[in-house]
Amino acid sequence: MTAIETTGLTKTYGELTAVDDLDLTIEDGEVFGFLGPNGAGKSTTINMLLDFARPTSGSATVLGYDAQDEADEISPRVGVLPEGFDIYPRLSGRRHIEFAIDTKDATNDPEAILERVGLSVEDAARPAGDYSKGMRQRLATGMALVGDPDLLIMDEPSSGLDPHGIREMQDLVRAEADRGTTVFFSSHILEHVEAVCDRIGVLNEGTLVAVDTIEGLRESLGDGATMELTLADAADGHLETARGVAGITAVAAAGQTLECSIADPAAKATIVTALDAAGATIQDLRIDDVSLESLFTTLTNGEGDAGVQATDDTAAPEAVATEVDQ
Ligand SMILES: Nc1ncnc2c1ncn2[C@@H]1O[C@H](COP(=O)(O)OP(=O)(O)OP(=O)(O)O)[C@@H](O)[C@H]1O
Repeated sequence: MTAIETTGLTKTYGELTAVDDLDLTIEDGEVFGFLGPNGAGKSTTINMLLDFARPTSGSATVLGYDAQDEADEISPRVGVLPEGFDIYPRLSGRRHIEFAIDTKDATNDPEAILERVGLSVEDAARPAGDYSKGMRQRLATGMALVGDPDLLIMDEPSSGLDPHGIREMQDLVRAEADRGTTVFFSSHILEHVEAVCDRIGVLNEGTLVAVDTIEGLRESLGDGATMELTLADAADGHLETARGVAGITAVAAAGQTLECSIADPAAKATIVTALDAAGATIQDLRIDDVSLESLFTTLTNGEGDAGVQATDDTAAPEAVATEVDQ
């Protein structure tokens, strides 16, 4: 079964096309990264999947149910971590989890959920209004996990988390995936997507510009890693050997240096073995992988720059779950 399938999904706001003719298929059990710069249409897409916003045209199914006509079947099976989640300041963290358990008619143990998201018993007893941004994010994640959803939709899940919290979040996503949960992970922070996702889709100005694995994207852009090998003797004597290695697309020799463009990651080891067998002595080697940032910038015509961040931003909350536009 496909976890999410959209067909020609489109949403316009007046003159603006927020999501344009989106065809996307996400298989059961995948961790799918939905990547795009600010304003690309990620939240709008999520809102349509959850029936918080109605498409202008096109359709979507979630867990096999029509996102508009069968939304009541979808909501108990989906856990949502909205961007800019609103807490109830006077309620304790634990009460939030209990509230989610009651609302979903679930049977989870609140302690177990709190432990999974790294909130201690003491913290869980405090009013959530006193929580740091990262703690609120953990709490929101805990609420999303209530009911052991088949699909977890996370909108900018690492927002507000410190590097340690981000690693924990990534571990949590992997643990959910190991349980068989499909994870739809929306982010404009590239490193976070790369670290956990099986495949990514890149959205730019409402249009899906690429869907692939990160490796696949690197290859399809024809711009894989480069490898620079420093040899003990003149490099041009080893040009032919290097050119004969499968997965190497171009080789240049300058002095003692061979510079190879690598399309297949396996070629990195093969060329070392091949040169060694041909009698070359390798003194040094350097590999430069194409950064995901440069891929993202290529795919989004440079607009990715605004969203390329090594750290989280503090964009104004958009309260996906509370936005109603039908
Ligand atoms: N309710 C609305 N009314 C009018 N325009 C909207 C509405 N919701 C979203 N938009 C516009 O649609 C476009 C896509 O917005 P969306 O929030 O889906 O982007 P996003 O990719 O989630 O961005 P971010 O990473 O900043 O959260 C933006 O230009 C936004 O201003």
